Amino acid sequence: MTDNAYTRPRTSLRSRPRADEGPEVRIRSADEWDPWFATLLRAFGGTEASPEGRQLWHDLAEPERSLGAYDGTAVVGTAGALSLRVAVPGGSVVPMAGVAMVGVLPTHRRRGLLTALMRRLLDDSRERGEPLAGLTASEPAIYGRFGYGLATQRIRLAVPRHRVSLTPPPDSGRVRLRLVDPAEAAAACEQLYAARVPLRPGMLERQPGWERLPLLDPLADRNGCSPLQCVLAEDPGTGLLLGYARYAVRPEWDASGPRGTVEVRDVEAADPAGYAALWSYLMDIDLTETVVADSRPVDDPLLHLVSDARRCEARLLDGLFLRPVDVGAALEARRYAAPVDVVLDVVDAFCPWNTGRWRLSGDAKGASCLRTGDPAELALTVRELGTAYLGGTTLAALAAAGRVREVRAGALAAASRAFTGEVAPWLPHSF
Ligand SMILES: CC(=O)SCCNC(=O)CCNC(=O)[C@H](O)C(C)(C)COP(=O)(O)OP(=O)(O)OC[C@H]1O[C@@H](n2cnc3c(N)ncnc32)[C@H](O)[C@@H]1OP(=O)(O)O
Repeated sequence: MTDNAYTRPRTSLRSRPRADEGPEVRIRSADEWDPWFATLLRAFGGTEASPEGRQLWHDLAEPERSLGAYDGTAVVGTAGALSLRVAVPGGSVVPMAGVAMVGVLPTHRRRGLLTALMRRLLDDSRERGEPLAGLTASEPAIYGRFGYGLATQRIRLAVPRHRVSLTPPPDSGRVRLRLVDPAEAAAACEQLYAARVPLRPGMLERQPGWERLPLLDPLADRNGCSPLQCVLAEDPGTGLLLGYARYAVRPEWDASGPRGTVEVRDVEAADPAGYAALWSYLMDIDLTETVVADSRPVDDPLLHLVSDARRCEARLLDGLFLRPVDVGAALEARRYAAPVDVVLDVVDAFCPWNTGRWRLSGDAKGASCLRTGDPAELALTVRELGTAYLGGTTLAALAAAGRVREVRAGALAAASRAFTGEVAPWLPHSF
């Protein structure tokens, strides 16, 4: 990447990329939402957002973290950061700049505007003391250059329910299922979700207002589906909530009969019985043929409940792209599956304050990561650190691809073991 006024670390609060020409990148004012959002929609092809979706993103976008690239008075580029908190290995929940709403008008592409917006967002994130920045990508090829590595993956499932059976644990038969209004059950579902977050790296602690996201169900976006439905799994004795599933049904008929689809939005459960009971329910809805779930963890227990995982058409997709904004703080924020003591030689071309040697010492109880003059033991870029950070991809796998270099024999296996986790990291939804 070439070093120019767009990419150089920012020194003042306002940044005009070039004195002679080029749009100015600045924080949008609260009353500039309409043209700002219109530019974002246009960058994505120009289709309208539903009024409900528009209102939700208006409310979630943080004006002081929303940037515009202005050509005169016209907004030609957009990007925003959301103040999120992400679960990391060990169960802590760590501040993360959630980079979102990125778009540059077709008239202004490939002139470095995205680069200028990224520069500004990461400088700002550093000033705020956030250890991490993360995003979900329209196209994965865009963000590696800015130091983001693929930290979580998800699978999309399309289960032909008549050809796949479930073998639930015996106690799931006694779970009580109850259809409820999704809005009325939302508070109880959110409570269960909150308890799940620290258990799986990559999940986001719901910030105020974000509880509206899983309920968003505009008529304009239903595309032939029913309104969102919610089923609760409860303990029949105590009434305790064991889990919930939210889904919609898309009815379809042809000459041979009903061929509907169950479109699953989310399924969360506190125990295996509740989880199996919910999936048994979803796979037993009359007049449907297929159960589709767009985002499940790669180690979803469902894969071990079904009679034939091959028929579930699991497709591996990308989830959260992550980059340490501050390598030391990020590596200290998580815990390690095995004791580790390693000197990492890190290159970070976009955020050069991270470049250099770091000694990481840690275990399941805590970690320190400090600058050192000691000789390097593993060499990698910040992108590989982002990829391995949540434990979804091993350092050994990255080394096999030539992306991590072992400088001291033995360092790779030990560090790789320490970085892995018991559960696959997963980001349930994009943002
Ligand atoms: C987190 C999110 O919100 S994801 C959503 C991203 N937005 C979209 O996909 C909407 C449609 N696309 C766009 O608006 C624009 O094309 C953007 C935002 C992707 C890129 O904006 P630009 O201002 O053209 O990017 P910029 O000129 O800074 O390019 C920086 C580098 O990224 C590369 N790049 C830009 N877009 C892409 C792409 N889609 N795929 C691969 N590389 C890309 C450029 O070639 C350039 O490479 P270089 O540094 O080697 O020269």
